[in-house]
Amino acid sequence: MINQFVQYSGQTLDSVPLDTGVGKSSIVCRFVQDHFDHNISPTIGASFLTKTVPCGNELHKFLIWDTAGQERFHSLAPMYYRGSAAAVIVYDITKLDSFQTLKKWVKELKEHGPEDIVVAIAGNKNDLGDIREVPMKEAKEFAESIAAIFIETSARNAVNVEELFQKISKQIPPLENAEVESNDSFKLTRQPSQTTRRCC
Ligand SMILES: Nc1nc2c(ncn2[C@@H]2O[C@H](COP(=O)(O)OP(=O)(O)OP(=O)(O)O)[C@@H](O)[C@H]2O)c(=O)[nH]1
Repeated sequence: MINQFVQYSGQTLDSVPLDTGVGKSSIVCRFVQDHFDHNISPTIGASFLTKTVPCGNELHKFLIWDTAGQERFHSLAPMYYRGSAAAVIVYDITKLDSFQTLKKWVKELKEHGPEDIVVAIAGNKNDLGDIREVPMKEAKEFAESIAAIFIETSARNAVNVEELFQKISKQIPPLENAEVESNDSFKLTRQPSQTTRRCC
């Protein structure tokens, strides 16, 4: 059995501070390839990656859109989250601004995203705890207030990245009508046309 998941990961909205570099692509790279690149380039448009992981007697297939954090790409975001089962919203624990931006994303998803979308909040760069600006307690309480998954991660040190996706897969029901023909196949219901691959 295969479950299909589409993840969306994003930052940056109009009228909020620009927040690229929180580590969205690094989290995806760590998850898909178990690799970390100190000199990773900013995402242009979006990247699409997949990973299938065993989960008990099942195989869970993640279809991941890694979207750009730069403001000029914000208008593309709905193309990705509208067809998604889950959204991973990443902030940088060393940047309070990025946590404020996250709240704007939550608002946008509630207003314009799929009704039943699973929201996961990832506080990345927790290897930099000595320069932390966002207390874990505050972020956790916010996540609880919106019934979101919460976890702190370090893409650099491979901390809690697998766990993040495991938590998500547990919350997404199987796609009963999925058009799955074999363990290697998958189908997206919505595929945005503007895609740029990088990393992984
Ligand atoms: N210390 C530390 N640095 C990280 C971590 N994750 C990412 N970085 C660094 O943060 C920078 C930005 O990482 P990206 O993964 O490109 O961030 P992004 O959110 O995808 O950025 P955009 O593509 O511009 O939206 C890079 O220099 C990474 O090496 C982490 O867990 N710890």
